[in-house]
Amino acid sequence: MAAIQLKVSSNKMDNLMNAIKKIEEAAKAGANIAILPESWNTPYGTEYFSKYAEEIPKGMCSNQISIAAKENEIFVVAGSIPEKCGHNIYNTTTVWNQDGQLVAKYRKIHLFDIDIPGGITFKESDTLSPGNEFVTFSNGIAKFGLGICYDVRFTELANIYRQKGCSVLIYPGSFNKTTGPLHWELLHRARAVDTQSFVVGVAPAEDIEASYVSHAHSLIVDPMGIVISQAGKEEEIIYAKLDMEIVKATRCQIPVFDQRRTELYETIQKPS
Ligand SMILES: O=C(O)CCC(=O)C(=O)O
Repeated sequence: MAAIQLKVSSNKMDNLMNAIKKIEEAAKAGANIAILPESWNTPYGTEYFSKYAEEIPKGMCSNQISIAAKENEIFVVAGSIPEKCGHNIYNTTTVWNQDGQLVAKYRKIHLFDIDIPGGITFKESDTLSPGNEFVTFSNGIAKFGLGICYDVRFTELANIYRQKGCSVLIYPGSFNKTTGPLHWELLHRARAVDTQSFVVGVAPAEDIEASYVSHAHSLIVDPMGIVISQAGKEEEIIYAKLDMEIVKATRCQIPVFDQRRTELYETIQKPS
């Protein structure tokens, strides 16, 4: 697996060409699946989303990524781009198989609306609409669950994917300089330990000139919570071989999923 920490500029065509070049590089290095970051065709920011939005799969980015997947015979999880659909814009991930077919489309469920005075204020819901569906896909080796960035904070979503039989959770994301240093690695490791799955976070490279500066540090975490591969701040591809036996062994050795006392949780949650 290759996680592509892409350098994102304000030029959509440059971003697309760069993504295609990196997908080719990942395939040549032997990866069977390549993952792009959140917001890879546009700088991240509510002021950009509508300008860079495209219909899926009609738009140029979908078209070109589909060709890249097919030509390089590689699964591509195409990070996220703003998706235009009627009057709405979504933050959307697409997944393309080795034949260039669209096999999954996930719209970010939990929009990034936070306000940390002196830190960061962001309101995706000013311009984006939330998705309402959990989305999984399989590549013949494992089942994958999809989320985007802020979604990684919600343990419910990750647990639902575990329940659905996923062994790998993928979160294209772009944390910032306030929450990134504190929470980026912690949250991905937490979801890995919660669900006993591989967890992958893929971010744009740091660009200190951008209006929103990505924390970067894309990472791949194993089901025990060990960070098995991590990028720095620059553009970089990180690789890891995901051994599904580790998922099996972790779930067998620490069988928390079977030990849940759901009858108690349900009783406690019920209003009296
Ligand atoms: O949760 C965070 O701190 C950052 C989330 C974010 O940047 C996003 O959802 O795009």
